[in-house]
Parts: sequence; structure tokens; C-alpha cells
Amino acid sequence: MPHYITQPAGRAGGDFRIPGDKSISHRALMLGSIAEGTTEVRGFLESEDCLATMKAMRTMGVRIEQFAPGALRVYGVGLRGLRQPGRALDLGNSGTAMRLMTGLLSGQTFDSELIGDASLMKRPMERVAAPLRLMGARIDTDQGRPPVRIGGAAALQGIRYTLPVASAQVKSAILLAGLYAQGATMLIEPGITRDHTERMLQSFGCPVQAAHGEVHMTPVERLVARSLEVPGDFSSAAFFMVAGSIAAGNGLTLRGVGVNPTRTGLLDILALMGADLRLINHRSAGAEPVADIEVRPSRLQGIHVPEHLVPLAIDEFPALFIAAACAQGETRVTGAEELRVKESDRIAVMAEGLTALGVSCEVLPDGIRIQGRPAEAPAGEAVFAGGTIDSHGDHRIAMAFAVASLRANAAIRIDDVANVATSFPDFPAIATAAGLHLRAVP
Ligand SMILES: O=C(O)C1=C[C@@H](OP(=O)(O)O)[C@@H](O)[C@H](O)C1
Ligand SMILES: C=C(OP(=O)(O)O)C(=O)O
Repeated sequence: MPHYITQPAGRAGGDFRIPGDKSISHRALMLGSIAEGTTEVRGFLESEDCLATMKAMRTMGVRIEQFAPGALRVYGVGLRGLRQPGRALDLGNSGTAMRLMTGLLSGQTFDSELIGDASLMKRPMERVAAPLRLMGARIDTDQGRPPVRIGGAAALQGIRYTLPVASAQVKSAILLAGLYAQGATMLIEPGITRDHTERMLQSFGCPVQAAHGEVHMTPVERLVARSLEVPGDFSSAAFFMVAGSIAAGNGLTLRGVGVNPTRTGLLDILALMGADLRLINHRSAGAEPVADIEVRPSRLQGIHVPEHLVPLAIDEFPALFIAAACAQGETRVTGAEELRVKESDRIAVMAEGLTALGVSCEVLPDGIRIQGRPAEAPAGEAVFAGGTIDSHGDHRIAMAFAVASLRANAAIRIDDVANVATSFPDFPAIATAAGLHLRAVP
């Protein structure tokens, strides 16, 4: 089974471009496919999750050309131009693809079925199916899990809906179905979540207003194709923000990173912990803000992570837990039960790995307490013992423990790492260039 062997490194440094954003790449394919005209996408993330979405759109008759690395032409077929797939659409490991596609397919005239890998087949789908049914969609799940079967030709109505969980996937699924509904759709969010769908819909000509935790969308006759530049993925950059903070060295510069404020909770959390992070060269990529991020080594302090920052940093907790182990004192995370329904139960799996490397932690129902270094421990000393980590097939767990090798005193073996390719195929190469001693064994 593919695994990583890491050796203690201690120092990190360098200047890197961060590959394209996964969330935005999925959305560019979906909206480009149902727009009228040709959408040119640059900076597209060629990862397995996004390629699963690409394959699904092609199966439904959309022509998509990859004309250079990370550059696509999506020949939109219009809102009503998708064709019935001849088989179940396999969305691999991608929760985003499955949930957003459930919304999109609810508005089609044909029946469809969505499946995925072993991890995705265990993830909750009623969170999207239930509100979509309220709109008139016909959706079956297997006791709340995939396969998701969607009946065609449902007459959808816009809804006013309060989301029970802070979830951009649920919000986006409803907005995509809302494109096919009679009347407006209005959503109330319990916490701020990433707003890439709203921004992209707006730039494709569909009016979306968002303010004070409410999103309002009025369906349009057509979406108009629009060229897009995908910013670097903040969630991929996160591993290097932590690496640059916990390792010795001159620090790291991460170029072209998407800094949409609905994604950058980790910057606030690390700042509260005392990290030395600086955003420079602010610019924009279409509807999304972009910057370069400079990170320098720092002495981190444990904190209680403010709960309102949790949805803004939802994918960054595996990396953050590594930073917490290197901080002085205790770090406590609460209000983060959503971590239990990601590609793995990220609270349990991170706790298992931290414990295996000699870090003491206590699992809470909705979070974790992690004991960092005692006050008297010198900065920069090893925090992690060597050992073996089971990533449970979760890309972010694998990458987080690879970063831990910067403060380890012996080799760490990380098992079941193939899924790193779902979000960050270039991780081993960039990590090695940044100073990690990482060997990827196929
Ligand atoms: O909308 C998206 O692109 C995503 C939303 C988040 O999931 P939830 O909506 O389940 O919080 C996040 O964890 C996922 O990686 C990507
Ligand atoms: C949770 C994640 O992705 P998804 O829900 O799309 O599988 C992630 O990338 O951390």
C-alpha cells in the first residue's frame, strides 16, 4: 500500500506556488458545463476529486478540453443541455462532488445515480437530500448514505431554508437546484461558510445577494460562460503555514493563494497562537481575492479556538492539531463535530496518530484537547516520537503527519496515503522542496 517514510528534518524554507483550489475547480466545471458559451479555466486543480467531477460532466455530454497543464475549455451545454448518463456516476472520494451534483441533478429531466469509494459511501447525504426534497426533488439514499438516486423531471420550487449545519456543500447543492426552481431561494446559515458558489454564480450572471448570514438567489434563464482563474488552494497552503511556523529556518513564501475571508480561519487561529504570518501582494483572480503568504518560525501558544472560526477553517484542523502539539500549553477545539464526517473521523484519527507519536490528547464529543510543550521546553526541540500512522485513507491526515516530521526525533511512517492525490498531487514534491525528508513509496 502506498506510504510515506519521513525522517526528522528540523528546517523548512523556500518559495512556492500553491496549486489550484479544489472547491473552486469543482464549481468551475459544474457551472461551466451548464452555462451558455465556452468557459476557459486556468489554474484548474488536476487532482482525483476534480477529475471525478470532470469525468461526470463528460459522461453527461459536456465537451471539456485540457489544452495545457491546468488549463481547460468547458463547452457549456446550457441549463437544460445535460444528457442522461448511461451508468451511475462515480465521484470517487469527493464529498463536494457528490453533494453539489445531487443539487444539480435534482433539476434535470433524467434519472441519475451517484456512487463513490468506500469512504464516500459512508458519508451522510440526507443533509442535502432533505432540503432538496422540500424543494420537490425526488431523492433516495441508503439509510442516509450513498448511493444517491435522483429522479428526473421533478418540478422544483424555491425555498426559504435554515441550514441545520454550517455547510458550504449543503448551501451549494440547494443553490444549484435553485437554478431550476420556480421562484427565489433564500438560505439562512448558522455560521459563515465558503461562498465560492455565490461568487461564481454572480459572475456567470445569476444574481445572488449575501449578507448577515442570509443568501438570496433568483433563478435566471441562462448562465453566461465566463473565463476563470482558479487561485491556489488555501487548504493546501495550510500545511506549509504550519510547517513554516513549527520548523526552524528562514520561513516559507506561498504564492498565489486564495484568501477569500470565508476560507482563512486558520490565519486568525494561528495569529491567536502567536504565529508570524504576513499576506503580501494582494490581488484578485476574477471574483476571488488572492495574496502571497509569508510564514516565519515562531513560538506558538496553546489557545481555545474560538468556535465561530471553526467553519472558516474546517479542512485545516488536521494541520492545526500538529501546530497545537508544538505550541506551549494546551489547545482546545470545541464546536467541531463536523470533523467526524469528513473523509475520516478527523477527531478520532488525529487523536490516534498524535497518541502514537507520544503527544497526549483527550477526545471530546465535538473536538479535542491537545497538550503542547511544557513552558520550560526549549523552542524547536523535537515534539513527536517516531512511529507509524494510519491515515485511514484521509489525504489531510497523511499530509498533517508528514509536516509533523519537522519536529520529530525519529522516522515516521504514514500508511494509506494514495488519497493525497485527491486534493494535492504535488504535495510530496513541494514538501521535499520545502525541506521535509519525505520518501513516497508507491
Ligand atoms: O463546498 C466545498 O467545496 C467544501 C465544503 C466543506 O464541506 P462541508 O460543506 O461539509 O462543511 C469542506 O470540508 C470541503 O472540503 C469542501
Ligand atoms: C472534506 C474534504 O473534501 P470533500 O468533502 O469534498 O470530500 C476535504 O478536502 O478536506
